[in-house]
Amino acid sequence: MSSSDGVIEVAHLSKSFGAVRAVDDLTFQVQPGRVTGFLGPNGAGKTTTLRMLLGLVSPTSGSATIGGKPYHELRQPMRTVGAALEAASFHPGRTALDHLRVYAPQAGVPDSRASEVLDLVGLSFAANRRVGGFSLGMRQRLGLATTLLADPPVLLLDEPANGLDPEGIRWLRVFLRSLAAQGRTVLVSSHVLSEVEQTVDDVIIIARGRLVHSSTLDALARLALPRVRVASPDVAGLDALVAQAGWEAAADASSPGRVELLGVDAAAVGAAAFAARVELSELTPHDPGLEQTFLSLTSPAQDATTGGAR
Ligand SMILES: Nc1ncnc2c1ncn2[C@@H]1O[C@H](COP(=O)(O)OP(=O)(O)OP(=O)(O)O)[C@@H](O)[C@H]1O
Repeated sequence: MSSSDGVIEVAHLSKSFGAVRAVDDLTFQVQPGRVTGFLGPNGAGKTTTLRMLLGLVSPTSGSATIGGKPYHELRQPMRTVGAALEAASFHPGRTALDHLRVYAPQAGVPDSRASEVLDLVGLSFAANRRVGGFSLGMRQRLGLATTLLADPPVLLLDEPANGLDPEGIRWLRVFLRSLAAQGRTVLVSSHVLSEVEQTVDDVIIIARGRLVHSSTLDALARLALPRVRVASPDVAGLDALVAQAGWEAAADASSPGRVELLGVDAAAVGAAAFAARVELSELTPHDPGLEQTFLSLTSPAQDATTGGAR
């Protein structure tokens, strides 16, 4: 395997459906060995992007490749990428095992692989039950089992946590992390950050078809740290205070006599300023939290691309 084999690359990808620009000049990369969250509100363009990666929808412009190739040029597609799109439909009269056996020849694997993958997703107990009677969570697991038939290095999962109960979500988290730990590329879409926040290493956030943020989860979490905005007429005094206390200032929000401090408590700043006899003209705490940060990144008011830090 070459190092680019599991890399997903989307470059200047756009798709219009009539007047609707579903995906708009989208560029990002997804790396192997990591779980990447593909996030955005309803209608942001996540499913359309995944469908373009899978060759189910043709781009208006730009490219979407897996291991350097568009889907239709992959020599063994099912051995390269496993995909579970949201609207996975199963023949209701088939048992779980039969469903997988139908796909086994396409995946180029023996029938015996069907029970192996059912076991992997914890669905062996329902192997001989008809899919028509499955809960949404059981369907999700069966969809996941289908993606794993040919043991592909790349997985594209559209809203895999949808319909899972808290125990199921916990199970999914451990399972996806183990797939990434085996060196696979795992791309998971969701419209809620909190659903995947404990699962993902990296985040790609889109809104209205455009990229609004791409970074590690840690870098996103830093944007969400509590902040205190501090201003003083005593510019030198404020600088000395910040330096002496060792507080970290947000690089993007500082100007002479004005600073935004990361991860500190407003009361502690007030006390230190008082002790150092530095007059303050502003002391405003702000604690956005991760979910709020996500919401403000994807809100219509916010259209600038941020991040890119790794
Ligand atoms: N086949 C289609 N024909 C017309 N419009 C479409 C089609 N597919 C998607 N769209 C539109 O493109 C936009 C993006 O839709 P998409 O399903 O990709 O978003 P999404 O991020 O996956 O949303 P959700 O979280 O609701 O699944 C929406 O405005 C949608 O109505």
